[in-house]
Amino acid sequence: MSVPELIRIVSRDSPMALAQVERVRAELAVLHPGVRTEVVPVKTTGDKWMGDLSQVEGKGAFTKEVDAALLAGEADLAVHCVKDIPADRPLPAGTTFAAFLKRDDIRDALIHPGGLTLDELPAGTRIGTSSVRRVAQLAATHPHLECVPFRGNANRRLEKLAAGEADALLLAVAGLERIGRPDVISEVLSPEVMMPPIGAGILALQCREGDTELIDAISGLGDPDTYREATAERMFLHVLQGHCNSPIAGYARVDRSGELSLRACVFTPDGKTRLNAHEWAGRLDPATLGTSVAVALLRQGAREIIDGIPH
Ligand SMILES: NCc1[nH]cc(CCC(=O)O)c1CC(=O)O
Repeated sequence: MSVPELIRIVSRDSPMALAQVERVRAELAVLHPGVRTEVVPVKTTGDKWMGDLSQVEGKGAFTKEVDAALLAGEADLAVHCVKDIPADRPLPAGTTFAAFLKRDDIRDALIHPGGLTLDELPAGTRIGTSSVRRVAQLAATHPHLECVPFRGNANRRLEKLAAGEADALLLAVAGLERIGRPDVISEVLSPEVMMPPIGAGILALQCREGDTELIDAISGLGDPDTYREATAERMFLHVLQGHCNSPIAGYARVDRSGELSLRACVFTPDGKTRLNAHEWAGRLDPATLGTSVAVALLRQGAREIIDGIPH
């Protein structure tokens, strides 16, 4: 197999995103010793705009500029958190997923400077999060806690926490591990307590469709189980046509026997209504499982909940 002499890797320029690129470079070096790689850092709208993301085209806010660099030929390979890639629309024309890396931890973590757990936090504790998914679930299970809008990359949020702008944070375990800060975690929340977002913990490698030499060269970085989980989850979100303000959560899992399942929820923003669905693929392919779970939630009224939220 021929390998491109140089692979330019484009990504957001946050510390977490650049740490993700270093993981890709390290895995590429093992797969193809001697391959030359360069980093093309870009600042995205989501990195620049600290207001409500629904005012700047939602989740595409973390991917648009990265995709543009790929399509303009300024880079050859884009690294995205699948969680940040809009699923209510196809990938930008002319690009494709070349691989999904082995999935990291999908759970959220509580960061409390005093080391308290979620259940130990006193009434009125200010939780810094702008995630409608996190706010809706906390409203349902811990209504005595107060969510305060909080934006910025993980490092910036930790700085703002230290500056007293909130009393605690919710952040992804995967993100904290990538920036080398698992030390700040006071509790890892089980998916039963805090259902993760679609695509949690998954890194996607995206290329130009015609770049077959590169696609072949990096396909070996892909993890088959993560591909099945990502495919089921993204189809689920696509069928629901969720958006950045949709309180949607869920995760697919390939168990030890190779069986694929998908568990998902849709909440009202106040957390008072929660629709649930959990199905196994059996002989179905991952995309069909994702579709089936989305239809199960639509039958329970998910459309009215999602469409009732401005975006
Ligand atoms: N744009 C925020 C973002 N995108 C992906 C992750 C976490 C890592 C992942 O799920 O891959 C995070 C940080 C967070 O939610 O705490």
